[in-house]
Amino acid sequence: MTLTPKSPAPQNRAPPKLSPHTLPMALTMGDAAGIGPELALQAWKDRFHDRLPKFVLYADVDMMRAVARSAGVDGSLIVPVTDALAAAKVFDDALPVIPIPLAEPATPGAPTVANGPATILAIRRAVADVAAGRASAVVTNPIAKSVLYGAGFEFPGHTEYLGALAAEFWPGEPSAPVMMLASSELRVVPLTIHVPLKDVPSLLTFDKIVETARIMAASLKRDFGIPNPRIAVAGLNPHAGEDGALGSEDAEIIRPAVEALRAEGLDVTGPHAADTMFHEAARKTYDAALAMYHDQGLIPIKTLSFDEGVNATIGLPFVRTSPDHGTAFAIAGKGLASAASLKAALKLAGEMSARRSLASAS
Ligand SMILES: NC(=O)C1=CN([C@@H]2O[C@H](COP(=O)(O)OP(=O)(O)OC[C@H]3O[C@@H](n4cnc5c(N)ncnc54)[C@H](O)[C@@H]3O)[C@@H](O)[C@H]2O)C=CC1
Ligand SMILES: NCC(=O)COP(=O)(O)O
Repeated sequence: MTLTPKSPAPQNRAPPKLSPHTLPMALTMGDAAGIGPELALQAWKDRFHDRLPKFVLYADVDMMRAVARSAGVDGSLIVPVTDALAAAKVFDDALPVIPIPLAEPATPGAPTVANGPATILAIRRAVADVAAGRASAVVTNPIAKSVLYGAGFEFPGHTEYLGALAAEFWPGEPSAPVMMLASSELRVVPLTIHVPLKDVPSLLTFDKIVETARIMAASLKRDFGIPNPRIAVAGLNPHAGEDGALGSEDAEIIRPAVEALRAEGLDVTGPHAADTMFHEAARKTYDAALAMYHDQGLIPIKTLSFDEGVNATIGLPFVRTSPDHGTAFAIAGKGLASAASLKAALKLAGEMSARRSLASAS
């Protein structure tokens, strides 16, 4: 079963009344029992100090008022709005919320399957508003995958769900969602994402590597403003296979893909031994790394930049970013969670949107 509560696809994609620079970001609540709601409030509180772009939150209003009160913020500063466009006008004075009612009250740290559909609806509504020109980009708070699977969610995570929403709301436009983790230290793309490690070798193909590296190169130019991006591709096996002695995938799949990409004129190198490609000097030799599996790429960036890492979905017809961390149920509601990664996600979404709108205007 695919949980896609139906709201109509936008009928009218007339140009928005406000320029993309003044449209709010569409920020989802994530799992209501996780740290997303308190991070959204914290980001709003710090909006001027941290020069954050305006955003509208897709969340349960009563839940947000409870979160506000427990943080010592007047609940009346949580203001329901029916339209994301109206949100930009109230953002300076109050936190605008597009109401997404929960099925039951949320308890921090105790997620429920019953609230799964609201978590999913928040994502869908945010994407629909970007498609309708009412918001400039989607920024998501963390979801607990296992909770949503229990609610019938059929996608491994946001990345794949956003790909399906892109196909629905931008029919006919190219869409191939690719996960990129980005910080000032490192940008890295995991080729395979939420799959068991034992399945990784069979999922590595020449075509997947070539397609993913092309999407990376295009995004590094379009979204990050790097005219001639350099991409370093990791090997799969220790020492990138040690000339075949430690595995065949590096020589038989990854190297031919790198050679094909280079023949296209892209600045792609590899396969590199993964254990030595993330140290400081090595990182200076490329603009983004392509890792073969989730932890190969996410361990280095979360170790280097847990506080400011951002997860961006590239290859979509719209901008989406997210903090690099998860729901952190153990600390939810305790006032311990850092909003730094969410703030970085809001800022990066603003920069990516600005670059895209500049490129489409020229
Ligand atoms: N974009 C998304 O929706 C993501 C969702 N997840 C989900 O989150 C759930 C929990 O995953 P975990 O592996 O436990 O990762 P996690 O990131 O939620 O927690 C890992 C550790 O970091 C701490 N932590 C996380 N965010 C923090 C913050 N903002 N400030 C201070 N400390 C923080 C936690 O307390 C915990 O000790 C899983 O269900 C997973 O699917 C995980 C990563 C991304
Ligand atoms: N480990 C990264 C992660 O879980 C984020 O996935 P997604 O929900 O953004 O697809």
